[in-house]
Amino acid sequence: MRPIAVQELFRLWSLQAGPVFTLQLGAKHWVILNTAQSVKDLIVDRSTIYSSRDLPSTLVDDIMGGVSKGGGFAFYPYGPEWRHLRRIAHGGLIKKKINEYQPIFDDRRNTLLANLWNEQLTTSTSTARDGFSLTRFIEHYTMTSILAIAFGNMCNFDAGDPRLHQAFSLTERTAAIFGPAEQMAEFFPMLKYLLPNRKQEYIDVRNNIEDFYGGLLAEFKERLQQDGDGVEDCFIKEIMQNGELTDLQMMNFITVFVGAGSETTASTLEWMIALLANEPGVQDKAYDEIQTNVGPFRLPGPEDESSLSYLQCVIHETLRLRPPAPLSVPHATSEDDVYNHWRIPKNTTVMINLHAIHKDPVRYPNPNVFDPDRHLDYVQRRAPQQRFSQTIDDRPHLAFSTGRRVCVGIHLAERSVYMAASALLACFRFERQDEHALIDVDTPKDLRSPTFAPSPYKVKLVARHDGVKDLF
Ligand code: HEM
Repeated sequence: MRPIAVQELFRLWSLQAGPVFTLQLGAKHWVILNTAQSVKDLIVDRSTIYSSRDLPSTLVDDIMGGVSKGGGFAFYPYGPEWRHLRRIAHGGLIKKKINEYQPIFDDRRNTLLANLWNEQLTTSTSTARDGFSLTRFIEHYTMTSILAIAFGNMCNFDAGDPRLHQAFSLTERTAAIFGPAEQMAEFFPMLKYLLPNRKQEYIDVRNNIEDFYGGLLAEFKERLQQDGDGVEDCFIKEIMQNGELTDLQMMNFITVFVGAGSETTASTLEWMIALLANEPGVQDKAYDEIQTNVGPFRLPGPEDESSLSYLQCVIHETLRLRPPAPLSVPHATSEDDVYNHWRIPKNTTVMINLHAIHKDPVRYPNPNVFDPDRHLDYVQRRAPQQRFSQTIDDRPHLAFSTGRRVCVGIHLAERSVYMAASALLACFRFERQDEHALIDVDTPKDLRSPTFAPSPYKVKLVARHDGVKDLF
């Protein structure tokens, strides 16, 4: 039997047990929400009760410094510490700020294109013939964009720099802690004594966070002390000048900020290219739209987004079909509650099965088909009026979740994905290694991981026209 991801298992169970079901896992009580209606009823309409977290203490205390002293707010329960840190994150991620960051996206996007150009079109014939993996180039784009927003222009990493890859894998290793293996020990506390002791792995993650993010912060602080006015404006400068966070808080905060933003955005782009390489017709339609509305002599910018409806649909459809966090981040109840006659006690873990919601055939007919056109009505008619709405029926998908814990980086993520996607499609056609074999878009890189990235794949890049190299 083929192993399946836990979100798909939950979806299949929901078809038998009903849209909301509970799991009693040893000492832990889980409720799984598999429909948009139940998410609206609980996560949105009863958000004061359903917006907490109850995650393993390894993550909250050992790695993220503890609720009262640390800064890893994504994993903290609902309360004043979370609210304080979330407010600071929100301040750096509101729409107005994203426009201020635009020069960073322009620069990072050009570097991404130049790196791909060099890899495919000016290196060995075998690269041109066999194609190559985009992973390290896309990771470089997402990670260095966010690092530049946080630290200004001091973080100069080449694509493939092992330190960048290490920082990327830190996010995966941190996320794995709320994946199945660690949670089992939480379900059955006895197992903590019986299972192999993973303490060394956590100490290692903690040390790596201190080396990478702690090192960047120390370097930044030194620059600020030496020449405060000479250091360009950036998010960390603002936080330091406001003096609201301790060094420990800042280190955890930036780990969460960069980690949450880089891996999710990178896997969205990787899924998108894989899906488009499998659907050349969709890819050509997106390219034609760019040619018609932007032309061949410049790259699309944010001002073109509203005229690139089909591209917006491609991005929405990628996030619907392959949400990077298919079970969101587990919520928890902060009080006892009753829903449809069921008692849901305080400290129940509440899983939002975004994957199941995105596969609902009533909301999305033929849900397994990659069909960007299904979002056209939203993009052309509804979105302009509902730009800032986060409610469920106003959004084409729930990949960013909803309610009080909705992804705080949503505007940054949307801009980052749009900038890369529009540029990549304006410059290149992405072709499969073997035109007779589809890229595997069904098997994720790691079935056990709470994040959802594609298995490694290679594609060939073909320049769309002779003037491509002059665009970046
Ligand atoms: C395509 C890209 C992204 C996707 C799909 C995504 C998705 C999500 C999801 C599903 C959650 C959990 C929400 C919940 O608990 O219900 C979340 C939380 C979060 N995201 Fe994102 N995210 C993305 C990009 C970003 C970016 C760019 C940043 C910031 C730079 C970011 C920062 C965060 C933070 C800090 C949280 C925790 C919020 C909290 O607990 O209050 N994310 N995101």
